[in-house]
Amino acid sequence: MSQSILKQARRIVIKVGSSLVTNQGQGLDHDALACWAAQISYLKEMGKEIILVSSGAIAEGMQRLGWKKRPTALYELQAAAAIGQMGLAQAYAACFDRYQLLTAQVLLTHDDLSNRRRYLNARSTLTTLLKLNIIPIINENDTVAIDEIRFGDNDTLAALVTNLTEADALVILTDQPGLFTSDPRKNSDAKLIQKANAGDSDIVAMAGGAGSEIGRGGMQSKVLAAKRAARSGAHTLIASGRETNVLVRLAQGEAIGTLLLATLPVLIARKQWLADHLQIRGTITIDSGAMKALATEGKSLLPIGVVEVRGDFERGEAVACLDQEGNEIARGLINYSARETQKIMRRPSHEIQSILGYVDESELIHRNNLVLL
Ligand SMILES: Nc1ncnc2c1ncn2[C@@H]1O[C@H](COP(=O)(O)OP(=O)(O)O)[C@@H](O)[C@H]1O
Ligand SMILES: N[C@@H](CCC(=O)OP(=O)(O)O)C(=O)O
Repeated sequence: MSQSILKQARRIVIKVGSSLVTNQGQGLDHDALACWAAQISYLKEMGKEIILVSSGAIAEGMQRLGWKKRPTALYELQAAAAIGQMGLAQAYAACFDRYQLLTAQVLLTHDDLSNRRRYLNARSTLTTLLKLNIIPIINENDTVAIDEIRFGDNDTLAALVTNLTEADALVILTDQPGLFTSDPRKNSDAKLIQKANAGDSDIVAMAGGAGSEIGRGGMQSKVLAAKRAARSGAHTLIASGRETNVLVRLAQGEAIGTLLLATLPVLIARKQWLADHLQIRGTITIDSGAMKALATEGKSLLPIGVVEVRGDFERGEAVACLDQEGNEIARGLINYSARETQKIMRRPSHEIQSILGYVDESELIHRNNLVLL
């Protein structure tokens, strides 16, 4: 079963770390980028949806500026990232163009994923890109990120994107063959862990910080990323990005690197994770048809089934869904504000455009964003 995880996964987040992308800190390793693009195009042909999280902006910026040493001042790192991100995006666009694949640049901060409204916006942008067969290439938005809103390492960012897009698997490519019993740079007896549960406390203890000047989080942030990814049901694979054809071989079912398994069943994990995030901002009362659609048919909530709206919520906030006797039957993240919901309730979704002048989503609450009580 464990070998087939990537084979079965439909939506995969792939993270390539600084130490790989940047050729020992000497600007971008264009050959490596070309190799991953070739492998990803193969995965796309297998019918998989791929989101790439790539580091490398700061190293490429330093190369363009002729800086030999990584600066320590945040504003200099930010300037280098702004310069380097241009090169990173261009390099990927050129590599994927060989396979007639379009790429999109998505830069995110912590704030974007902790704010409900922006969270939903990021989610719908990414899912739309995937529907359009585009490869989103994500990095931290270093230009605006200050200490409190930085991810700091892209492993954390990749895990949050895995949660956000409800991906089936997270693949972290790095400069080591996987997670070892201790840092192999410091201990030649260290052994590769082939499989563990993502939540195991033992593996956190084995993982150390970055062993090089270039990487940020080290194995510690990768193991924590696996734990985070598991919260929405995704398994994590940590492997070497230098291993020949690593992504293709993994997708064909070969066991390479370290597999960190999510132990809860996907649906339960996703709903629990969603429930953790909910802080109720209002209520909506739904009719018996909508009740049936939600409770017995597993469908999304449409505006036509809503009979009353209370509270002052914004798009992306959590609301409670009540039956007509006032019993709470579900909670979910709503796609329209209270004011908008007042206007579109009891109306079919195809009328949303003419009522509001725009359509964010045809569902009021998507079933993936809904927890039945
Ligand atoms: N238990 C461990 N197993 C493997 N690598 C480890 C371990 N503990 C620390 N490391 C270090 O983590 C490094 C990878 O992390 P990092 O440099 O941040 O890579 P990336 O840039 O790919 O995110 C390795 O080069 C290694 O020195
Ligand atoms: N956003 C930064 C990368 C952050 C970082 O170093 O992450 P990591 O690859 O996890 O060590 C950049 O593009 O340079």
